Order: sequence, then C-alpha cells, then structure tokens
Amino acid sequence: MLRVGVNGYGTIGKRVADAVAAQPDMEVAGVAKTTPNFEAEAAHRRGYPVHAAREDRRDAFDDAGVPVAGDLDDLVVESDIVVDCTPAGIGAENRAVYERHDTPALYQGGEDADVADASFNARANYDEVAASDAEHVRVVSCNTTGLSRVLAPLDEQYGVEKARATLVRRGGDPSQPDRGPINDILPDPVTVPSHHGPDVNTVLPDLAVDTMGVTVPATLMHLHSVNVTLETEAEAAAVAETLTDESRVFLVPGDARVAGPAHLKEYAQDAGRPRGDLWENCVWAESIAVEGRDLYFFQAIHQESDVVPENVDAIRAVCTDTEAAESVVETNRALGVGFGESEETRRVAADGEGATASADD
Ligand SMILES: NC(=O)C1=CN([C@@H]2O[C@H](COP(=O)(O)OP(=O)(O)OC[C@H]3O[C@@H](n4cnc5c(N)ncnc54)[C@H](O)[C@@H]3O)[C@@H](O)[C@H]2O)C=CC1
Ligand SMILES: O=C(OP(=O)(O)O)[C@H](O)COP(=O)(O)O
Repeated sequence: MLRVGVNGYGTIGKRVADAVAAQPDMEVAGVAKTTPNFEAEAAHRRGYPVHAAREDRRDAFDDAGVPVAGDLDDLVVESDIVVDCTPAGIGAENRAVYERHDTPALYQGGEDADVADASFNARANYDEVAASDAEHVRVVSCNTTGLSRVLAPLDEQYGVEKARATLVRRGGDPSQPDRGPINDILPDPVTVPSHHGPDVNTVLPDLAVDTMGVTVPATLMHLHSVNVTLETEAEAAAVAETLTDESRVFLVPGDARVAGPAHLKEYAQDAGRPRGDLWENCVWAESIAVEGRDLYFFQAIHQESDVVPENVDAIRAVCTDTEAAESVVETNRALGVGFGESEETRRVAADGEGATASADD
C-alpha cells in the first residue's frame, strides 16, 4: 500500500485525498492544513489524520476541537509521497521540506514548471516521467491538462501542424467569493501567448500550439474554443471517433441538449458524481467541424476535478513500475471516470450527422 500525504486541503487537495482513498493500492497517510475551518472538520470526519501545516497554528486546531495528528514534518515522514496542493507559489517553498526527508512530491499547475524535475499529464508523457528518476513532478494545470488530453491523440492520429486555442477562463471556483471579475470580460493575460501553450510544451515538447486567455464572471468551468490545423485531412466523424476512444474525453451528445457548463454540472450531479465533478474533458460532439485540414471544436473543462485522476496516475508513475495504460484504467475504474459511450455519440461518429458542419457554416 502506498501511503500518500496531502499537503493543502482545499479545492484540489480534498479531491485528491478522496481519489487516493478510492484506489486499491493507496491510502491517505494524512492531510495538512493551515486553518481549522470547515474543510479541516470534514477531513477529520472522513477519517484523514489532520496535521497542522504550520506549528504556530497548532493551538488554533486545539481551540477549534479538530484533533491534530502531528505537524507537516510528521506527515512527510509517514508518507511514501506527498501531493502538494497548497496555493500557487507555496509548493515551491515546500520542496525543501520534502527534500529534507527524501520524500518524493507532486506539485500542482499553479507552480512554475521549474518547481519540479518534470511536468506530467498521463496522456502526454506518463512513460517518460516513469522512466526518468524524477521524484519531484508537477501535474500541469486544469487548462493545460484539458488541452494535452485532446492534442496528444490528434497529433498521434493526424499530426498537428499548429494548434490554436482561446481559453474562456472561469473567474474563480464556486467556493471563492473574493474572486472576479463580477461584471467584465478580461483579456487574461492581455499578452499573447498565455502561459498555457508553453505549458503544454512541458509535456508535449514538439507540439506547435498558441493560446489566448479571457476571464469571465463564471465559476463552473472553463470553456475552450479550439482550432487545430492537422497535417492530414480528416472527416469530422473520424475526429469524433478518435476523441470518443479517449477515456478522459466525454463527447457530449447533441440529443442531451447540453447548452453549457451549468447543464454539464447538472448532468454530473444527476449521475451521482461526488461534488458534481467532471473528470473528463467535455467536447460538444456537434461542435466538431473540419474544413480542409482545419479542425474546430468547443470543450468545457471542470477546473476543480480534471487534474485529480492525473495526480493519481502521477503517484504511480513516480512510485511504482505500473505502466501508463494499467494505471489509467485502474484510476478510472476506482473513481468512475467515463460516462460510457452513448448511442448518439456512436451514431454521430459513424455517420457524421451533427458533426459535419463546415467551419463556414
Ligand atoms: N482550483 C483550481 O481550479 C485548480 C487549481 N490548481 C492548482 O492547485 C493548487 C491548489 O489550488 P486550490 O486547491 O484551488 O487552492 P485552495 O485555495 O482551494 O486550497 C489550498 C489549500 O491549502 C491551504 N494552505 C494555504 N497555505 C498553506 C500552507 N502553507 N501549507 C499547507 N496548506 C496551506 C489552504 O488553507 C487551502 O486549504 C494551486 O497550485 C492551483 O493553481 C490546479 C488546477 C485547478
Ligand atoms: O489554478 C487555477 O486557476 P487560478 O490560478 O485562476 O485559481 C486553474 O488551474 C486554472 O489555471 P490556469 O488557467 O493557469 O490553467
């Protein structure tokens, strides 16, 4: 059993802890948190040993009645690997703690790439990371994960001459009332490219990709408008088939009448998903259009959860000899990733109906 510590128990950390607990080959050694708030109480109720991430906050946990199992050093010592899910920039400060105990660690996409020896996305470079000696590995951000999951198979199947994506970024997570904008549409960043294209190149180094970002007053999901110039011509139906074959891509069928992220979140909740999570890229089947070698589609990315299965796979890549496909299947099975192939999706892929609109339409 791999003992996994989770440092930082917020949006990503709580999901990673639950995902680890669901794996047959892993257990949660404990979680570390700075503040004894409702999330710390929830961690305790779930049976995760709660550690005070900062020694000077320990009394606050005692005062709040949240039992403290130890400090961060204790957690690192008890863990075979730590998944650092602290806010952007804190992970880089924590690397010295993990190194002091010779404990491997994962970091999140808010950190700069140089926080780690390698960046990771299971679909893009699991094998390279597993074959390397990297013990400090960064799982790329939610948006970069979403782009890598579709660009890797498109590059393998058709070749990617150039990918371009405009990312409509959610302003903050639903639990972040202090984020914005409230009533604006912000080029974010205003400079081009946004960091996402270069970030894709940390896991797919040879892929030509440029990205632009816009932040909007929404919290549910990001939405990507993707244009890929392929190296070979392809039918829209064939591209739909290629994406259907990806276990972490959900081809949203037209007859589901999913208008946007609000419907997708409702879809996930109706399916009984924990926290209404959507671990998969959600690609609108009807949006897939090809004009010559130019491919277009829309996808929605659930920022709170798409990196969660990637973290689980990264744990195996760093700590075990498990092969990529085996890990992905195991992670998917334990979490319940995949909505299954719908008849409608199969039909769209087979006869191109709804997926044949040209870019000029
Ligand atoms: N929320 C999102 O949409 C996504 C976030 N990420 C990345 O994941 C990382 C974590 O982000 P979130 O979970 O959204 O942040 P968050 O703010 O929801 O959670 C961070 C947690 O760490 C705790 N914390 C703060 N300082 C700490 C410290 N010194 N030691 C231990 N814990 C500390 C906070 O109390 C909080 O519980 C960031 O690098 C972020 O960029 C990646 C993909 C998506
Ligand atoms: O941490 C995240 O967003 P945030 O920094 O806006 O909270 C998400 O991973 C999205 O990040 P990205 O837009 O840099 O891919």
